[in-house]
Amino acid sequence: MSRIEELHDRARAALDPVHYDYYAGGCGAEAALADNERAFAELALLPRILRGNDRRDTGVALLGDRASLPVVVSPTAFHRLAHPDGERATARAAAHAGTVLVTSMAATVAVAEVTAAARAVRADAAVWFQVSFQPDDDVTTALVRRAEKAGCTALVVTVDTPVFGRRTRDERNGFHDLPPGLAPENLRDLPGAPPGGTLPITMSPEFTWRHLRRLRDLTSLPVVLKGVLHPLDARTAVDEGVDAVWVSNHGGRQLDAAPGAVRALPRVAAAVAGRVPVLLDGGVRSGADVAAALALGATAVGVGRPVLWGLAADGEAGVREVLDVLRAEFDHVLTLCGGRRPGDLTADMVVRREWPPLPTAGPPTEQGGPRTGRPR
Ligand SMILES: Cc1cc2nc3c(=O)[nH]c(=O)nc-3n(C[C@H](O)[C@H](O)[C@H](O)COP(=O)(O)O)c2cc1C
Ligand SMILES: CCCCC(=O)C(=O)O
Repeated sequence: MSRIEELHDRARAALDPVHYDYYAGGCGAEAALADNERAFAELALLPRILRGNDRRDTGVALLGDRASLPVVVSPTAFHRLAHPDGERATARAAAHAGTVLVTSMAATVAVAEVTAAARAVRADAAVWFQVSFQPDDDVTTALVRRAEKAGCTALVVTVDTPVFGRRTRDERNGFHDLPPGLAPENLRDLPGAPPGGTLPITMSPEFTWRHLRRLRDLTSLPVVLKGVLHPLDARTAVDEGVDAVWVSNHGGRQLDAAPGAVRALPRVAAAVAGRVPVLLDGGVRSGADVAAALALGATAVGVGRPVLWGLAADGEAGVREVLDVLRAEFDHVLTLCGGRRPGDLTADMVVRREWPPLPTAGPPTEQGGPRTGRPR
């Protein structure tokens, strides 16, 4: 059992089962959820040899920031369900690891407190803000201004939620509301919110590229579009001036018919053609998964649930452990693959586990199957 699986077990034991299900679950029959990990398990790496790669650097440039490893913390809601320190603990852990935390619009700690927690650890800690368009433009604008004021260095706009996916476990458990004392703190004091209360998060299918353009014009922060699977959307996004494209099926929580995210990566990477960085999340659980995604065209990957498991199991220390494990595993795989830096991992180094097809060209002969090239 990997260390991340151990933390998952400890988190399962520590969490209220309803909250565990909210974190762990997907939509529908959880086919997309399962396919995220399966798609990675189907990949294998062809290492390169004799490359003199004793000196390595796992760091990557991400928009204006630098991450010490090509793994960022994906935006996930409601960290205080996992640990009383909630997003503050996650922020400190990401800052210690020297990587980017994407804090959710649905965080249970306000973005200004999240950035303050991160910067108390490291002055240049990078925190990005995840936002979903809200029907009232003034609400979206207020959220963007809040993120700017808090010192976030990029906006991650999530676009795979025109409606919420049907979360089978949450429906069965009747999980609809945060327990008393917890609230989505970024949604306080917004236009239309009750005094002292929070605005509900609205998902709507009404949004178009026009809303993205409006957001682009509203801010000078880099804009990352999260939840892209179709290569034509990736190309449009780049044409519309986004600063990065984030391949994701939302951790298998939206469209159950969606493929495992890494299956969509090669075509998106081809459509983007290096014009902007590509990120990917969904099912990344090991350093080998990180390496495969990078080889297939991602600049960095995100992890969602593993961070929640670390947080629920052991607070800040648990999240640090998850990121440390991924760093160590990634560096180990990079070494074995002959790489010095993440960019040395290239698409020719990734094959399917069932590759190559067995040599069946031509009919069998009395000497056996087709020639293998083995000296006789
Ligand atoms: C409990 C939970 C909450 C999430 N909340 C958000 C969110 O608020 N905003 C968002 O863009 N994505 C959200 N996501 C999706 C994650 O950003 C990410 O795409 C996904 O978790 C990646 O898959 P992984 O969990 O297999 O790493 C959430 C995912 C989970 C599991
Ligand atoms: C209202 C919170 C949004 C969280 C989310 O995106 C998810 O649970 O997948």
